[in-house]
Amino acid sequence: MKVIITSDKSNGSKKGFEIFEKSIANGAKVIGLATGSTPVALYQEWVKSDMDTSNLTSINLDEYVGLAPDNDQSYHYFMQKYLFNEKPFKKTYVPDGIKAIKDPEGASDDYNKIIAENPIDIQLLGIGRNGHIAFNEPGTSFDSVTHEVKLTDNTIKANSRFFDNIDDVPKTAICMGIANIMSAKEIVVMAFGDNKADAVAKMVEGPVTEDVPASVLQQHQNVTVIVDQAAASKLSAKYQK
Ligand SMILES: O=P(O)(O)OC[C@H]1O[C@](O)(CO)[C@@H](O)[C@@H]1O
Repeated sequence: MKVIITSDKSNGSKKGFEIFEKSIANGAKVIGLATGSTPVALYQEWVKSDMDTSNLTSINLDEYVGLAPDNDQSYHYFMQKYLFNEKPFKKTYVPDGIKAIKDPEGASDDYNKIIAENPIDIQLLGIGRNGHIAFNEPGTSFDSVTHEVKLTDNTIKANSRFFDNIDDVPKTAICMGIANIMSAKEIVVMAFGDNKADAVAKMVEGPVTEDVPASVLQQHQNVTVIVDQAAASKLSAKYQK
């Protein structure tokens, strides 16, 4: 794992975007994208850039079950708002949260097929405070592919900041599995702030265990971790400047 420590989130997001720019200049065509608060500044860099996205395909990590694309809390809507409205891609994929109400297995199978047909060249990730990646919570099998997940109380609580009321947060989501994420040729993980410091240390230096989903990334050949000083604060001395 390559670890880049930046002074703050803004510089980290610029660095993250540079990696995407380089990878796309080198031929990456299928881009794995993430939601949450972490990638927003990177998407702002992307929107400011003059990059032509019209020949790119995107594949997002997850979607809440029950939220339609025009629901402003859905991840479809998030992606439109922060990136796709300004930078239209050739094709964009986000799991189908409406089909998943009645047929979560069908919605998951559809998505696995999409990923198989469009192998991901470079994947963007955030990390949860408990080491989750996408909605893959501790205990998720490293062999998992796209599946329905029951959100933990902690994740519902953490994500309730985006909703008017905690009761509005969906209880389940359709989420790419760990094996899908690991199939990407290149992975960029970003984490900012001291509330991510424990998870970052476990991801980078802890044992590889399903109890910390992000620790699996130690087994990937091409991962760059971008953190600010606060998120890097629990890494050992060899990572500190
Ligand atoms: O970027 P945030 O908002 O800190 O969220 C961290 C992680 O939690 C999730 O939003 C899921 O709860 C992930 O998609 C994200 O990577």
